[in-house]
Amino acid sequence: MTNRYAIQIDDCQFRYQQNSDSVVLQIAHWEIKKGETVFVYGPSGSGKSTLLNLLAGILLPQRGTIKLDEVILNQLNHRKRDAYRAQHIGMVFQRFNLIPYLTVADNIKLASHFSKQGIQNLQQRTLELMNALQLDAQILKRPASQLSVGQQQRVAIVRALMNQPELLIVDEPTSALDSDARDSFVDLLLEQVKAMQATLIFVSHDRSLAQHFSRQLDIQSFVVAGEKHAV
Ligand SMILES: Nc1ncnc2c1ncn2[C@@H]1O[C@H](COP(=O)(O)OP(=O)(O)OP(=O)(O)O)[C@@H](O)[C@H]1O
Repeated sequence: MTNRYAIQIDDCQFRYQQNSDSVVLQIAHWEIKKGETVFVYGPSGSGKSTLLNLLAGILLPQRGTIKLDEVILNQLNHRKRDAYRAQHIGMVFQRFNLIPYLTVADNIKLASHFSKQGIQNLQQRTLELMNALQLDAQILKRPASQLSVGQQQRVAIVRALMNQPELLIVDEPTSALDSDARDSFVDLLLEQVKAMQATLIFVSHDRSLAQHFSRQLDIQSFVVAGEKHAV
């Protein structure tokens, strides 16, 4: 029987320095079903990006398990974790998603470069996704640095979706957009996630976006009682 969960975290503890007393995240149990869309919120410095990096296998917990579908990510070696990430996870960060001097087309091609099989029908898929995210195909030839912030963020989503990831991790991509642009960005993103039956973990400070998602997570429920973070 296939696993119905995209994410299962158990007894997990993370601190940045091995010997430090300061536990950033403590997660007794958290599970997310496949196809859920999760809105993660919490004050600055409360551990949202840390959670995303743990889910991507970029950071490793000192204790516990982070299981994605059938795989315990933190028990894979470095090379296997990198390969797993390239093949199963799409990521969009707050900034620095695109290489500014490369064209949009070349930035998107990078996704296939990191994938094991390469992407079949690269060109067709690029155009379909660009169309779905309301990007004009004309911009494919332009360097990424010449796009608006909103266009760059949508290109970053196109690139993250190229490999048809089961899990999409998105960190505060809308902060530079006005509220109408934010809503339409999130709508377009959610349409694509649904079409691919992917699971989405989306971090934002903007609580007004939360209504679009199937589930919300207050990251402070993962913060050890008594730990204080700057707001
Ligand atoms: N590389 C690091 N080394 C040591 N401590 C770190 C490191 N990165 C983050 N921290 C600390 O871990 C805590 C959680 O940081 P994190 O970046 O996950 O917060 P966040 O909720 O994503 O914040 P923001 O909303 O401002 O992006 C903070 O106290 C931060 O200072």
